[in-house]
Amino acid sequence: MTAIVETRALTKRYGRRTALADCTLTVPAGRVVGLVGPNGAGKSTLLQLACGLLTPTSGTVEVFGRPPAADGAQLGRVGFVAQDTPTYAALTVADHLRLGAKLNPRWDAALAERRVRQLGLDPTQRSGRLSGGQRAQLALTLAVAKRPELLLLDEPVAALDPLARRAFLQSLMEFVAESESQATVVLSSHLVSDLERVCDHLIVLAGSRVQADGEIDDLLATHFRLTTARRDTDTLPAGMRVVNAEHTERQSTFVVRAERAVDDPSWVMEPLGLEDLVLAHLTADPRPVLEPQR
Ligand SMILES: Nc1ncnc2c1ncn2[C@@H]1O[C@H](COP(=O)(O)OP(=O)(O)OP(=O)(O)O)[C@@H](O)[C@H]1O
Repeated sequence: MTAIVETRALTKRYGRRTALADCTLTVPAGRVVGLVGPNGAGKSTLLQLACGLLTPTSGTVEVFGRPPAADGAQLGRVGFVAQDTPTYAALTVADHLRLGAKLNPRWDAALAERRVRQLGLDPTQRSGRLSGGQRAQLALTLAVAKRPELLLLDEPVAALDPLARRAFLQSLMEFVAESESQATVVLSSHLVSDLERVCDHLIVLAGSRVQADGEIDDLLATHFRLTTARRDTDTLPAGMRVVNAEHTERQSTFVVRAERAVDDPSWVMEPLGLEDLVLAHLTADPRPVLEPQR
């Protein structure tokens, strides 16, 4: 497995506030990776460290085996769309494409123009006059026309209505499908449903820490909801790692990580959907429940 982004014990602090703590993970080549977590979890911090806009307080981050933004060539391989999908309000759509062509050696003018046509954007319109959804699409167009091998998108669909959201994610998938050597995408969102539609790998961040990290199919195959007569967490069989536990007077419900389901007539063990899996990790003990997969 080729690692496109690799972090080791990556930590970022602002004064006494920890934005990201002890983050060790790998983004494999050619995957669409969802980065999910609540407000303040550290998603933007991780993405900005990966594109070199922030420097770590401690630990390391490498992109294509080198420090991020090491030089112009390295920068050219990475596309980044920040959370507020920044564009230049006074410049027109066409101006943005001209600027993109001037600044990026691998600029794909045909792709940029085709996308603008398909999206129905008026090339003469100033970006300050575009709707939020159109601006997000313009920012994505600029990022993909760079022909990046790694595309980092910070909550790109946060401000979009459901239709614009779907259109945006659709164009993202088209970019991935069209890229010559399959591009790697990391995309953050609060919404698991969006991520489930397009991602094959997931990173769950909460409280500045990685709570879960892996291929979505593997995560789904190894997480279960276990319902039994009330029992203590430490009486569960070895090999089951409890992510989250809830108890009523008579019943206990656990979300566990285990290699396989266990057939025991005294309990019910069922697979989890992705949304429930993520929620279980978000409401878990603040210490990391799972070691990141290496
Ligand atoms: N420039 C900064 N100065 C001080 N604290 C910061 C700064 N940037 C981020 N933080 C803090 O770091 C933590 C992580 O912030 P970050 O923006 O990475 O989270 P996030 O998961 O992207 O959140 P959101 O979903 O709300 O965008 C938060 O507690 C935030 O207040």
